[in-house]
Amino acid sequence: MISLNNINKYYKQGSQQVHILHDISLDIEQGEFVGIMGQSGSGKSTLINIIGFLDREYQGNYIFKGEKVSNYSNKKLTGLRNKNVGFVFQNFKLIKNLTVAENVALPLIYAGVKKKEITRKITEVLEKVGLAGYEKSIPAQLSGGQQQRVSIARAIIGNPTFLIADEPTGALDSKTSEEIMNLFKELNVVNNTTIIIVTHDPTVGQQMDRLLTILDGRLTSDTGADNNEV
Ligand SMILES: Nc1ncnc2c1ncn2[C@@H]1O[C@H](COP(=O)(O)OP(=O)(O)OP(=O)(O)O)[C@@H](O)[C@H]1O
Repeated sequence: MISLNNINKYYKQGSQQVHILHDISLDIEQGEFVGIMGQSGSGKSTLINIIGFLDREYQGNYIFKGEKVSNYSNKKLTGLRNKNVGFVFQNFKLIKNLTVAENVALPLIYAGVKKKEITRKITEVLEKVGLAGYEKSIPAQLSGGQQQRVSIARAIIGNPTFLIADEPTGALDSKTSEEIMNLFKELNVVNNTTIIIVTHDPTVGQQMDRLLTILDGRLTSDTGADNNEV
């Protein structure tokens, strides 16, 4: 489904070009549960920005569902992202003065979905993340774990093809992290949602079916499902 072929990424720092990602090639299939680990500055965010159609300034080929997307315009890439990717962040990124229902509804409002359908979907996804009945709460009334559940509900409400979660347990205690990981596992197993999680936490990493390790912008190991070392 996701196929990266010899991806190289450079950033300009002053007058210098810095080589950040080196020849990254990898495939992720529908339904996979993949972790990405690596030290700070190794290139994880840079890589997921490319996978999640946020960045188009790179060299190499990105084939998504059989279509070459590496030469897409900004506009086409935005359309592709809105339709296919759900994002979950370490600090939840909820809008403080909106209710849970309003936060969760945002992607559908942007997509122009009808109000009745939005209300139905809100109930459905809040149930899925274990927050049925919390429609009218505001984020500040919720615990960190509950806020992360709201952000997961917002990420899945548009039925994305895959989820990208960047350090989703980074702001949570270990018990709450475990609960959030269980929710991701359930979404993966029950709904066959493809999930890509960036993490520093080995406890999270070891729960993934497949684990990619990045070191200095290079993919140094790819273990799990078929236990292939790169
Ligand atoms: N916009 C940018 N301009 C210039 N250099 C950048 C930019 N973004 C990231 N970098 C550099 O690219 C390298 C990789 O950064 P990246 O954020 O991808 O690492 P990371 O593995 O996600 O780190 P962390 O775990 O700390 O989030 C770093 O050396 C960083 O300084």
